[in-house]
Amino acid sequence: MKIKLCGLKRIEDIEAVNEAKPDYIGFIFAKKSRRYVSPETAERLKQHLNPDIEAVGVFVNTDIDKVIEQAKKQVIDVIQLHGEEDVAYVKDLKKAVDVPIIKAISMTKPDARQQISMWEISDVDYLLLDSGNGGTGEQFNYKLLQEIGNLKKPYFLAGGLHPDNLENAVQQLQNNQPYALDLSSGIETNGIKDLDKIKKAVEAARRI
Ligand SMILES: O=C(O)c1ccccc1NCC(=O)[C@H](O)[C@H](O)COP(=O)(O)O
Repeated sequence: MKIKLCGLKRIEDIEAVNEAKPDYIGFIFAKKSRRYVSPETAERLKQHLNPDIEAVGVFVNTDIDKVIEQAKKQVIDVIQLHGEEDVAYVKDLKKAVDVPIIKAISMTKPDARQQISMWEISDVDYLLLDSGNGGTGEQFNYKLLQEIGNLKKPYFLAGGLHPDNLENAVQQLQNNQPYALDLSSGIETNGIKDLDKIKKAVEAARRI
């Protein structure tokens, strides 16, 4: 199974993923996050990233021109929208840049089912189903996802995943398999990305 490792900040994090070889890594461009990286830092980190690994830029209600700029400069290969961006915003992004777009949906909100139905028929390429605010290490209840069954778009499963619970998480979703697994807190120790956990996570995903 494919895997995305999110919230990389340091050159050591890039060296770790170059060794472990996940499919995607994520740069957080949300200033309120403790994992925030400036566009300049992201550009520098991207230069050291193995080109086989795709860099995802994570944005929360960001001015669309700033998102477009990062994509055009090829600092990022994929856009992840993690705020209250609407369908019109995505349409405008699609017109401006030819990169895949992931839309995050909070599965703990009362309108999660409606959000999935809405984004399933939108211009986004992937959904990312997460527990809440992003990067909090909390897993959500998979009951709704099991009830919905097959989604019309491939999705990233996120929220509270770590190397030792990936297999169990995917087993619970046999009627609706994720396209990729997304981890952040679960590959950290004391808030810093941890090479051993990164390697274990990639190995665990590859066994699924
Ligand atoms: O990671 C953050 O700090 C973050 C902040 C604001 C918006 C999104 C954020 N993360 C997005 C991700 O894709 C995380 O990997 C995902 O939420 C899973 O996080 P975790 O539960 O810690 O594994």
